[in-house]
Amino acid sequence: ADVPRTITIMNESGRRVEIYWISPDDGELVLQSDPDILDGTSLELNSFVGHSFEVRELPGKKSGVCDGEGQTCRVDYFTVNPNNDQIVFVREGISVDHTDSKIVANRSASTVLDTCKSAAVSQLTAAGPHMAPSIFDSLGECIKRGLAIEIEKANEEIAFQAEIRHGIADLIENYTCADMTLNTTEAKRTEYWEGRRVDVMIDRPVAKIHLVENFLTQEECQAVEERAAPILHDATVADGSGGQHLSDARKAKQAGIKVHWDKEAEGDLIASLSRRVYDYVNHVLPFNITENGQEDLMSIQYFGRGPDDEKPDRYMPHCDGDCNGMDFRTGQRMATIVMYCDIPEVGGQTRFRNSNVHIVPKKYAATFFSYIDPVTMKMDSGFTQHSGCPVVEGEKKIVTQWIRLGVDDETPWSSFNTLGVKYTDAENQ
Ligand SMILES: O=C(O)CCC(=O)C(=O)O
Ligand SMILES: [Fe+2]
Repeated sequence: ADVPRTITIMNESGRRVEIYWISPDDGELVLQSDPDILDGTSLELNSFVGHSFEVRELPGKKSGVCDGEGQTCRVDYFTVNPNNDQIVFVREGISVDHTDSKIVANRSASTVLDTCKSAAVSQLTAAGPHMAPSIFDSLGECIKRGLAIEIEKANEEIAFQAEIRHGIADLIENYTCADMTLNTTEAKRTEYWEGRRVDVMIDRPVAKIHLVENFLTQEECQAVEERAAPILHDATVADGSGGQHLSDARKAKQAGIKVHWDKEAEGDLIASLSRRVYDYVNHVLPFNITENGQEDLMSIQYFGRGPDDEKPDRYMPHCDGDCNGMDFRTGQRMATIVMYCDIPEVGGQTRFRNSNVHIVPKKYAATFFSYIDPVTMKMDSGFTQHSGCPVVEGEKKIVTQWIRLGVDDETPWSSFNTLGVKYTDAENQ
């Protein structure tokens, strides 16, 4: 598939230039720059990895000719590579200098290395070879310090960008929830799991978001709803000291559904649904999760009371487990599956505002997300923060499974402190 890249073209040539895309089929040149790129200006080009371009000098307005040999117009070429932050400088003489994130990183590493190396060489010359061991030590220290400064600069920039992005996400939350023309985000990639279509929305080591079609059946939804009906109650929020209280952050009804594993063999609908949940988790994550010690399934139901309702049923932005970018703590949540049984007429989208992933619920589909890097065991830093948008019209009924790592029959989920674990169910403890 075509991998898109945006390329910045900076004209520093002292001449006016134009850019042509070179068609790989017949070499035909297709003009990309209109108007021409004046000296000292730039152009953003939306292209794809592997596409090639020609940079062409334009004749002077007054002279009517180019500056090349025999007044020919000089050209140079570049091809889009897979790296990020590609900048094509058009230098004097129409020679192209193509830089990207890798080249820039290499250059700053080389600068550090060169500085440290020349210091070491002059020390060695002054002090003589018997000092080599200690000079090597200080060379190592010098490189370490230099690279640490570069990494810190990059991290500071990332943190700054994240802060801005989170601010924007917060600001537009209500608009995006209210925008009924906003469709489900387009998938980065589509896969299949046991015959079901899986749209991969975000695929980072530490944060994954999948939309799985036909994850459960109408019969399974009905089985959950029947069990939920007599025990449905107001949802509560963990208060951080082991207690539960009502909160505007989460307005909905819920009921914990225990799975009768002893009936799995005879085809119990809820047990087979729950088994599918763990199968999917194990399909994505390398943890061999079992049902032992896990939280119950949770039926969550939102009721729409029309557009004039000032406190509609909703689930304000939150993370299901830790999302502070820190180390995973044993027994905590690290993945979630939200399964959609009943779809509201208006509202109720699942929104991952920091990832710009918007999901309009689809009957019997499921949103899977994980928030742990299985290699580093670090937690997500906010990409999987999500909300259930206000339900305005109709009913939204979902089944959620929060999945923990490090629980078993002896140390079930309830034996781990609920500090930082939001939105569980007091009735179930
Ligand atoms: O209602 C939704 O779409 C989101 C539900 C949710 O955040 C959860 O169950 O943890
Ligand atoms: Fe959640």
